[in-house]
Amino acid sequence: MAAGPVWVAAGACRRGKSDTGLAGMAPLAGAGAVLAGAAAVALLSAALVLRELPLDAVLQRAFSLHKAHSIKDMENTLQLVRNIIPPQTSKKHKGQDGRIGVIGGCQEYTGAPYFAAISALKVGADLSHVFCTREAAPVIKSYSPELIVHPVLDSPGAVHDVEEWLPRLHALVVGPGLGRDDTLLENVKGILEAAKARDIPVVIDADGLWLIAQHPALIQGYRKAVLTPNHVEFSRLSEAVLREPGNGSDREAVWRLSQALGNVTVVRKGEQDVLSDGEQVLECAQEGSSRRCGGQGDLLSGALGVLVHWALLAGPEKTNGCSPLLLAAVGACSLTRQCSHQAFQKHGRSTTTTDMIAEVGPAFHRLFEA
Ligand SMILES: NC(=O)C1=CN([C@@H]2O[C@H](COP(=O)(O)OP(=O)(O)OC[C@H]3O[C@@H](n4cnc5c(N)ncnc54)[C@H](O)[C@@H]3O)[C@@H](O)[C@H]2O)[C@@H](O)CC1
Ligand SMILES: Nc1ncnc2c1ncn2[C@@H]1O[C@H](COP(=O)(O)OP(=O)(O)OP(=O)(O)O)[C@@H](O)[C@H]1O
Ligand SMILES: [Mg+2]
Repeated sequence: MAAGPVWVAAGACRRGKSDTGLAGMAPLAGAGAVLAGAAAVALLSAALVLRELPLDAVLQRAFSLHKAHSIKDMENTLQLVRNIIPPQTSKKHKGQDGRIGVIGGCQEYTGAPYFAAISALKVGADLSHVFCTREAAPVIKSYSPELIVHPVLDSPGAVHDVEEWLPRLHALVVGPGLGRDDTLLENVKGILEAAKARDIPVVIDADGLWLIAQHPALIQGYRKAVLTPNHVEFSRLSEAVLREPGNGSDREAVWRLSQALGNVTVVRKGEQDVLSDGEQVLECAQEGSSRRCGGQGDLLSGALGVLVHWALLAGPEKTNGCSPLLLAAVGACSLTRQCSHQAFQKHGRSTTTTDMIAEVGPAFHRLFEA
């Protein structure tokens, strides 16, 4: 079995170690950035640390060093996520900042694909498509003219119909509101194969994860896949892949699942989000809210679709050697929790995901642009 996980401070993504044995990071530029970083630290808190040590030693060391390094690491995390955000210029054409496809939407669930698709647009994608069932399409279309909705997911030629669009898409978000109908799941299998054949990054969430739990080989070793399980979905995946219940709150469990899937990136959502690519383990403890309404994971998956595209586009010089998918996931997790935090401050117990989506712009600015 491979050596234990490398526990990486959220801001210390680079592989390799500084003299303290902690992964180092590119210093911030200038006082302004330090101030911004300090302000951002108030927003971002993440756990840290790491090097190649036995797990218990790493954990023990992490918490002893936590205070000393966390501020620096936080600043670096923020800077890394900022690095991957494409500048807005008059030189770009429509679509260049992202064309995202959401695969999901059925009779029971029409909100989830809407939440994911509109969140992608709100984060900064130029075009957002939803590929859903025929009967879900008019419902989702009625939610927003911003979305391009294709009523094809239950058609006889569903795979072909979606495949025709793949050359024009930068990333797929598979699963929000998909449901568990066998025919739909069979179609999604074909869509995933077609996406992999074109090296398109895929975020897999919700009932897409139900499919993966049945057929892990679908994404085995596909390092452009990110899974975003909640507590229940994590247990299902862990049971299916590792034959163990998978204590979702155990960071090693996330690392082990990622390893077992061939370094697919795993984001286990929860009180703290735990993220791993099978080599590094990151944690996002960005302050969110105590509101647990449905749809927040859909917001995360849509945001993640855009950030994955941007991170891959940015290249290693911008990501400082950190896994682009891990970095995108830190950004999406932080953003989702910040939206929840801001919306809860305004709406309290009555907060809905719609309220959170309204906060994407201000939260994004606060975290990544201020
Ligand atoms: N408005 C909508 O259209 C929504 C549709 N959704 C879709 O609904 C489908 C099923 O998603 P679910 O998340 O309900 O299904 P899951 O199978 O993931 O969860 C089943 C149930 O487990 C429970 N659960 C969740 N987190 C838990 C935790 N931390 N500890 C203990 N129990 C927990 C919840 O009651 C949940 O309904 C997905 O396709 C999803 O995208 C959801 O995203 C919510 C919003
Ligand atoms: N106990 C918690 N405290 C704070 N934030 C949490 C907690 N549990 C989950 N979150 C956050 O809520 C968001 C959604 O996580 P959740 O586990 O609800 O996903 P989900 O069940 O897939 O949501 P959805 O209803 O969209 O399917 C994530 O940003 C996650 O970090
Ligand atoms: Mg979900």
